[in-house]
Amino acid sequence: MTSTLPNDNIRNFDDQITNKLISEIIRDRIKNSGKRFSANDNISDFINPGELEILEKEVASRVKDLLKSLVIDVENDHNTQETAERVSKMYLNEVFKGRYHEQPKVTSFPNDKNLDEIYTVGPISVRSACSHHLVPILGECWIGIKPGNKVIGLSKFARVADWVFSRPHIQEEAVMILADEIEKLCEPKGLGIIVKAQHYCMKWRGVKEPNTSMINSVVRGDFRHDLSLKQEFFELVKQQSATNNY
Ligand SMILES: Nc1nc2c(ncn2[C@@H]2O[C@H](COP(=O)(O)OP(=O)(O)OP(=O)(O)O)[C@@H](O)[C@H]2O)c(=O)[nH]1
Repeated sequence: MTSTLPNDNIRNFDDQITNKLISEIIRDRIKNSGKRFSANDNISDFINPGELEILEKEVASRVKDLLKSLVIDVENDHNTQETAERVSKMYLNEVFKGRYHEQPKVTSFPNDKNLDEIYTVGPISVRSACSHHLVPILGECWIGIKPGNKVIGLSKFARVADWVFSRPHIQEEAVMILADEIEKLCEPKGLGIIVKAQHYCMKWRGVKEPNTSMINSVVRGDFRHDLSLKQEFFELVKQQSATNNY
């Protein structure tokens, strides 16, 4: 598709040669490498320095078109004059930052004392959006670890969870993706994750159920094979949910 957008800023140097939008250039790179670019995939490896700013302008232009199609007077309505730019910035750098930005830096340390007791971290805030309607999924998650040879700082579980959840998701897949990332980072002997969240596509619209939540979990390694360890994980999380403040 040739660019029909009014703002030349949304093109970069490559685009001047190929006459492609920056989103098309990025999409082509991903396709050429045979990778996926589903809503819950991170595509930061395919975005060069400076291109996110150009993409932000392209998305803003599209959001402006959406507002116009919704017959909102973006020229004269003082409340919506910069809405397109705000929404674009919010998607790319805030609520969906886990698609466009690299994983936060996580340092791992050797498990020098060979700790092999399990520990749990939580509640960690879950802020996501459903892939179907792009409305919020809000909740909490708990992570349980039986360490292997590596440990990571406690805060890093929250940072990685925030990065993973900040994408459009379905909850079932979000939990699996978070488990994959944590396994890569600290190679635990056992891993458990529980997520409890409310879906605004069920709360704000659709069936409009105000209090329904979804709880799901994933258990891997020793947590999967050893029933008593799995029970200990669920028991620790139950205690953690009951005692939030000290
Ligand atoms: N399994 C699962 N379903 C989800 C999740 N988030 C949202 N949904 C549901 O996915 C469905 C979206 O697909 P459709 O049924 O085609 O959407 P819809 O016709 O707008 O459905 P309604 O919400 O019933 O109005 C809805 O039922 C949502 O409640 C999730 O994380 N997991």
